[in-house]
Amino acid sequence: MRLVATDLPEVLLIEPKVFGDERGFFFESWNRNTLAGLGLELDFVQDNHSRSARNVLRGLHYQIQHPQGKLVRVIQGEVFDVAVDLRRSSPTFGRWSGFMLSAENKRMAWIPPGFAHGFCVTSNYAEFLYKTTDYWHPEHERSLRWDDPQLAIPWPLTGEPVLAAKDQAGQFLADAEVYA
Ligand SMILES: Cc1cn([C@H]2C[C@H](O)[C@@H](COP(=O)(O)OP(=O)(O)O[C@H]3O[C@H](C)C(=O)[C@H](O)[C@H]3O)O2)c(=O)[nH]c1=O
Repeated sequence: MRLVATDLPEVLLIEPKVFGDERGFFFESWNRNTLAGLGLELDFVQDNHSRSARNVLRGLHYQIQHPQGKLVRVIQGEVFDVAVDLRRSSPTFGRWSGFMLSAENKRMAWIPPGFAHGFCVTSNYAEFLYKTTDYWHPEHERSLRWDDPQLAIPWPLTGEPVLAAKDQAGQFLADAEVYA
């Protein structure tokens, strides 16, 4: 596994070592010791799996209590994945980083607690897997507006985004509850 920096110091891309042969490929998508050896001591309590069609945009989500760290990857299709720093004390507060994750590039992203997370689908369909460091607490879930002009995220959509009601009613950063 190799770490790749993003525009936000704590948000990291992880490139697994892929073993290919005449049968196909194999790679370890998570190994606690390997990542700890790279400085990422991670323990997860939940595994999630979602499937979305093109232009579906899920996010930008975070839990104001029980913030979740997320190790995310795509096993079918492609997404533009985004993390937004919501830690008011951080020098990168309010900044975002975006990257393409796909079944083809096999890249994973580590998004620490303290960040909002979302993605839009840039293939016909995408299957999205992610591990979280804390449990889902719907009562603490918040949604940051995907189209907040203060963030100005250039989502690579080919049409209107397909959004859940909660994401149509997301909060602007200026009004959102954020972390200390
Ligand atoms: C997140 C979650 C949801 N659910 C149930 C609740 C709903 O009945 C259904 C769909 O949930 P939701 O619309 O919140 O799913 P997403 O919009 O994909 O939410 C996720 O989207 C972005 C990308 C994230 O990073 C978060 O992990 C998460 O908020 O699954 C559960 O049972 N457990 C869970 O952990």
